[in-house]
Amino acid sequence: MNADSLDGRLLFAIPKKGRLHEKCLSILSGADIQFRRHHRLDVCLVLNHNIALVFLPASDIPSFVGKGNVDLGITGHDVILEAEMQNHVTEALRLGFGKCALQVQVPEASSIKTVEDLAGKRVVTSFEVLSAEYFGKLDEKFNLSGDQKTRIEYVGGSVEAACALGLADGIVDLVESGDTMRAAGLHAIATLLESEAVLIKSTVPKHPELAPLIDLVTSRIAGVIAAGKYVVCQYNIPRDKLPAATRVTPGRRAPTISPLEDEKWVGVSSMVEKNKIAVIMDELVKIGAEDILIFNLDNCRV
Ligand SMILES: Nc1ncnc2c1ncn2[C@@H]1O[C@H](COP(=O)(O)OP(=O)(O)OP(=O)(O)O)[C@@H](O)[C@H]1O
Ligand SMILES: O=P(O)(O)OC[C@H]1O[C@H](OP(=O)(O)OP(=O)(O)O)[C@H](O)[C@@H]1O
Repeated sequence: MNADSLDGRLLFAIPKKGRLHEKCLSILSGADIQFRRHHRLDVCLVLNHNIALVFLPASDIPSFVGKGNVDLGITGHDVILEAEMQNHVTEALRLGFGKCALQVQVPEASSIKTVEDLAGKRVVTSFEVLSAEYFGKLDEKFNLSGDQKTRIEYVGGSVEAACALGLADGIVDLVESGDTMRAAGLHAIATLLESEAVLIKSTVPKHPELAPLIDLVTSRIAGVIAAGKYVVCQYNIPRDKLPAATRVTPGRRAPTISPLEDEKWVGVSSMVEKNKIAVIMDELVKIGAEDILIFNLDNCRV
């Protein structure tokens, strides 16, 4: 592929590895963005749209998009802030995966119990900008200057090993399940921010003519995300119980109510959030619903 073949194409950055990679591939597939990636090639043309995919480290995507080198990207909210690109990119969609928190952690056995105790000591992290900002404020609060200031040191990975190796008194790292933190004998004493994967576009687009294609991709991805978040709940309910039941399943706009041959009963169909479905079914049964069916969505536009 030469540079000419990218001319006029919307460039869409996708994390090339790590925690967000697989999910991004399933989103592309759900949005019918078709491509064949050749082994080890980080740029590939989309077969059915005027798009080229660029596979990049998640942490590089905010500045590529922010500077307008690529038009669209998926990355973590955390790395946008770390790259100081929040004023250069627009977070078009929250994607609901890659959820984690950036936390200050210290060894369980340490005498350091609060971030105030940690101020002025050694902190190791891959998030040196956010950590410097956070501890900078604490240093100021305690009037720590010169050598007394908290020392922030960057490492590219395996941050959780830093305390055991004697490199740090505390770390700032991402936590999801907490397994890594606990396995390293650490516990969290403060949260800097919560993060999830987001779809971003540049606030200074180099190709304004591609705006309609950006909107199309955004709307397709929104459909894929919504389809993963909702299920359709269908049930039969005696007419006199309908108001109570539809309070439980109000739907996004309103539930669909259909008459049944037995006119004392109606059928109800409604979108509900997947993670609430067990409780909703319990409540519907209590109210008197029968024949409750739950359908997964392959895709949707809502
Ligand atoms: N444990 C986790 N759970 C959920 N999301 C995470 C987790 N760790 C990281 N993320 C999200 O994924 C993004 C990329 O992190 P990841 O550690 O996969 O990056 P990477 O450095 O590109 O990959 P690798 O760690 O394989 O080198 C983070 O910026 C964050 O938004
Ligand atoms: O709370 P948990 O569910 O255990 O997840 C947290 C871990 O996930 C991330 O690292 P990752 O496994 O992506 O590898 P890395 O250390 O190479 O970045 C993060 O840096 C933590 O180490």
